[in-house]
Amino acid sequence: MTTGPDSEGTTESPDSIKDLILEQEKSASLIKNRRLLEPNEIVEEERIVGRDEQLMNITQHLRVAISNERPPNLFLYGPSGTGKSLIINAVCENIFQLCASRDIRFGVIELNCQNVGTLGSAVYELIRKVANDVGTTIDIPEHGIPNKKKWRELYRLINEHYDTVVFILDELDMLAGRRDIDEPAFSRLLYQLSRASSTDEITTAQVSVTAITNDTKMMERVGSRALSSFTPEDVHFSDYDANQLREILRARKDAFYENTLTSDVIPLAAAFAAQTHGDARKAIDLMRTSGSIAEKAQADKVREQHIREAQDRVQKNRVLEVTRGISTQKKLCLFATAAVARETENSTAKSPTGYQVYRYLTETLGSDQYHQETYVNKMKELTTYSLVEAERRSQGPHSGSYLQFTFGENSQTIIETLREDSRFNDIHDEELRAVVTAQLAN
Ligand SMILES: Nc1ncnc2c1ncn2[C@@H]1O[C@H](COP(=O)(O)OP(=O)(O)OP(=O)(O)O)[C@@H](O)[C@H]1O
Repeated sequence: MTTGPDSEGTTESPDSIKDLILEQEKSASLIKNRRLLEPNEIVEEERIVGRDEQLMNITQHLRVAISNERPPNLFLYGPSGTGKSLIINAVCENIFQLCASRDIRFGVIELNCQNVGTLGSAVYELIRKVANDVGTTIDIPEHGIPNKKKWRELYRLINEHYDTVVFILDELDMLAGRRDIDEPAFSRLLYQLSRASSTDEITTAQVSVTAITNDTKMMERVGSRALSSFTPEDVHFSDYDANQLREILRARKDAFYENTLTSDVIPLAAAFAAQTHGDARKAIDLMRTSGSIAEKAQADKVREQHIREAQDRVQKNRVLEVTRGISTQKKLCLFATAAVARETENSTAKSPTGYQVYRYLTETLGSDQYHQETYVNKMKELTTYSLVEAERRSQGPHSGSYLQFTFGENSQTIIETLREDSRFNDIHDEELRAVVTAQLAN
């Protein structure tokens, strides 16, 4: 950037970075309260919509803490962005305030297990969070000591500082731990914590554990001893429909200045988000992105076109995030399957057709070519990113079965994103479409 006026003395382009910042501030006239559009914001009660049943259920279970009794363990499950963290945190915050008014020392310790590698690290993280919450120091080192000592330190801290403590273990299924140990680390963590909760020989403080996951089958992988001490109350969070998402967005309308949203903006964002998994985070994300797009374009209002642009950008980002880290073979499988889904009415692809297109791609690009079974396995692995879902279908009594892949994101967007990898340059779209159409006609 050049500083100082240009030779003509015009003021068209900003003279300095400071000017640029001030100019941008002036054009940022649409979003008033960015906090309300943050993806993980714990919003005020009045803005929580459509989760009455879960709210009622969780309060019912946890409220005994205000009478200084131990609350039961909870298991909250359901897809991403359906309010699990929001609701448990909102309830705990209120219980915390009521306990404080009754001189009950109530603690809430939340751990997201996504980036925690082993059981030892998870326990140490919990110690760190407790120490931070109560404002004390930790007496043991992080590394080079057995887990037993870490547990002892955790129990010491909670016994000293709490009457009741709720451990919220978010994305618990992600804590897999070391591969050479049969029982997954999350199961061992659950065992230890819930054992502490069920016997006062270990802890004098009352311990309650809330496990949160998107994986409905997580409990099947919990070992038998953990299962018998954890015994949680289940609370299910289902997808939001477009109406609920609309209400959630309306309750945050004041994130924008008055009269800066055209009437079609919220319904469209809600409809887009409902199309995939009914994810409130996604709906909110769309509002924030469209607001930024409109501000950048110096528009006086956020309009339908901005939401559409935001949807495109959000989708691309999400696909990019997933596809950036996957192997070339997986990219080929995904590309082939998306190319089939793009040509079908319901955006689905059958595994035998996908495999034929995969063969065409590998032949054209001179890449290694695997058997259909490997193609199917790679596609199944891709379902964990929730870009695509797989369902086994039967072709009739004598013809065996196949997998049907359904895309959560637009298949054209997936292809465009994969094409950013220059290895796909030799695939010509017209020829690809012709190959797919021929396969579909078979
Ligand atoms: N019922 C609701 N009312 C208002 N806002 C909501 C509601 N449900 C979710 N949100 C908002 O959506 C975002 C995601 O919610 P939350 O983090 O609770 O989802 P989650 O189910 O825990 O998702 P994940 O499994 O991905 O962690 C947050 O910004 C939250 O404020």
